[in-house]
Amino acid sequence: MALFLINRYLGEEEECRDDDSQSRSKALLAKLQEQARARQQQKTPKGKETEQPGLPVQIDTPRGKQKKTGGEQESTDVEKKEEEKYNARWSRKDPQDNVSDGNSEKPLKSKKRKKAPEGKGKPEEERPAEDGRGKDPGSEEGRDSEETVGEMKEEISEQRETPVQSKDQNQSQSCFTVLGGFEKKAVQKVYRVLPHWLAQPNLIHRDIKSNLVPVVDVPGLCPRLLKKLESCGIQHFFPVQAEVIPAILESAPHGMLVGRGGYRPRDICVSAPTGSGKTLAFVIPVVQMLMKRVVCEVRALAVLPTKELAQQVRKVFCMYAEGTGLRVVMMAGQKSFALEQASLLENNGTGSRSLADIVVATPGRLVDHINKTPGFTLQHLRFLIIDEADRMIDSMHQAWLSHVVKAAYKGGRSSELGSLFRRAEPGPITAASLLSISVILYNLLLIYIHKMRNSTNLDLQSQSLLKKCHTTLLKTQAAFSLAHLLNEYFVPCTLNSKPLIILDFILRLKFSPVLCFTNSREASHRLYLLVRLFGGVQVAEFSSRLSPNERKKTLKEFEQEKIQLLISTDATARGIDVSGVKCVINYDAPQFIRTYVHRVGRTARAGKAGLAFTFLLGVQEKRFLQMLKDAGSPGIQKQIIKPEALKALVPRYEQTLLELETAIQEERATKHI
Ligand SMILES: Nc1ncnc2c1ncn2[C@@H]1O[C@H](COP(=O)(O)OP(=O)(O)OP(=O)(O)O)[C@@H](O)[C@H]1O
Repeated sequence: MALFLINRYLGEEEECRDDDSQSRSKALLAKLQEQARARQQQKTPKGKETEQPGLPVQIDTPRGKQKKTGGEQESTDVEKKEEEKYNARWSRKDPQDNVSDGNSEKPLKSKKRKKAPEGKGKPEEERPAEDGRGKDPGSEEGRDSEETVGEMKEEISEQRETPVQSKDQNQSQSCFTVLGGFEKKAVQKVYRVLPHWLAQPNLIHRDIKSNLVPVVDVPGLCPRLLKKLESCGIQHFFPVQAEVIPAILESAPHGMLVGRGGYRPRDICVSAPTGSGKTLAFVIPVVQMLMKRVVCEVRALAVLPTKELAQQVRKVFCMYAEGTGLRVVMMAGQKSFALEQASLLENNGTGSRSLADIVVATPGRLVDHINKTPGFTLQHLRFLIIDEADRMIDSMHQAWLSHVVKAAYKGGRSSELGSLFRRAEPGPITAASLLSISVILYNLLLIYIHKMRNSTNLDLQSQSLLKKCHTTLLKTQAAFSLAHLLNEYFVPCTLNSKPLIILDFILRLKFSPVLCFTNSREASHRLYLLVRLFGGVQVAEFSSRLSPNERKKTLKEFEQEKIQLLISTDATARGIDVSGVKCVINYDAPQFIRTYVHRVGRTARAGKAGLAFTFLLGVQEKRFLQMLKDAGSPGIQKQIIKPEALKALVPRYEQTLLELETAIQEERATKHI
């Protein structure tokens, strides 16, 4: 029978006295043997007895099914003898054992295991009762010992329940694997390492005016577009355009498939201040690279968060695509779904034909067309432009992106590309990947403001979209990407003085046109009614209360400076390009820095100067200023409006408040009719 050894921790004393360890082991073993024997004795009367008259009693013990002949008295005598022999053999007994006798399992469980080197164990001659060696195997004593050891093994393996030990139970002592040697180590700190393109972005200047680049100095532009730019009055490119346009055109001579050095062309991620000319930065190269296409297919897709923004971008695409044969189609829900479908595809009997080269879309409508317009495919897509990317990817609409990526990489008409050209998701260059020409999908991400001021803030979604090693990040060196010529002020005020201050700005200080932001459409409407009732100011509101057509008309009038004060919700804050906004007023303080940056970004655009005022109640001041400070704002100044300056407006204002209540009640009444 194979031997095994269980080394266990026997208390603190054991640790100190190494030479005592073996005797303790013996003592423990003896104790276990004794307990096993006692248990066996207890079990005996409960065993199944088959008593036949005239024959000796046969007792079936539950475990060992050990047969005993003779009466019970005989059996007790034999056991007594055994006990005497046993006591003689194990004369040294640990005093602790006497204590633990009554409850044999407790000490075992509470004792820790002792580490022992592999193969180390007691010499064989020191373990007389462990394996029953040296005894007659047929004798009662030998069998008893064997059984006792067997029981002990069972008991110990039950208590330990370690798979390694139960597996090794039958292995010889030399093969026994001693567990342990695991030292407690302090967990090492994990440092985040940014990919190179994120850690070392290409910096672009924030100051537009002093960093203009003559259009003719930008390499790679075709004469047709140079002419077009001239006719649109653009002689210089803004810094972001001077960087992005050549970066995209880089692969133009190689037909969009190969970038610099034979690598796949790089994705581009741009983080630049509001009004720095990002739209033109992608419109010009996309138009130039697609203008020589032969077959009309959807090759560029620009996705924007709102209809207004989509409309704005479509306008710029149309302007520069004019005369090239490229078709620009908008899918933003401004027309009915069927009309949009008709502008996207034409049925020519044998199948459908694309009518769009460049699609400008909002996410919701785009997904609808991917799923519900038969024949609409993004399989030929070369440019995916995500404007306002931080908002688009963060937003709840983010599922749209997976639809687009799926449609681009697994287009419905996949066979049409043929075996030579295929689209494979970017990955490592392998022999297999070089077998066919991969149709590249360029990702252009336009991300703004503070989100990128610390590159680590670029969210993972954006990072995974931009195929990390093939990306160029262009960002301004400024910590906080606000327009260079923007002057920021905060105005301490009370709830009552807020409308008076606005009226003062327009009527006395002659600020116009002014874009004023509130935090809700109800607040916008109330302020609009108040200013209208006060009189003397050309005022309009801009919120989801208006229909898309009304909003379009309002923006146009504002742009034409027919409106002095436009009161808006955050609907206009993002991306809307209204040239000539001199002043932005945050009537309600913005909750988030991102909102603030986009609101104030409606002024000081395209290298012009602008003013931004934020009205702050006493309780808001600390938090707001801290928010700007945390975001690394270059500095906001305090502008105090003296009560005397507002005094002249007060009587009319009080009268207006009364009129306002009546107007609101009338409005409510007409709503209910
Ligand atoms: N090279 C240029 N020369 C003169 N004006 C330009 C030039 N490029 C862009 N503009 C004008 O600058 C304004 C702002 O441009 P654009 O809307 O593209 O900025 P943006 O960076 O996209 O702003 P936002 O971040 O707010 O969306 C537009 O009115 C545009 O016509």
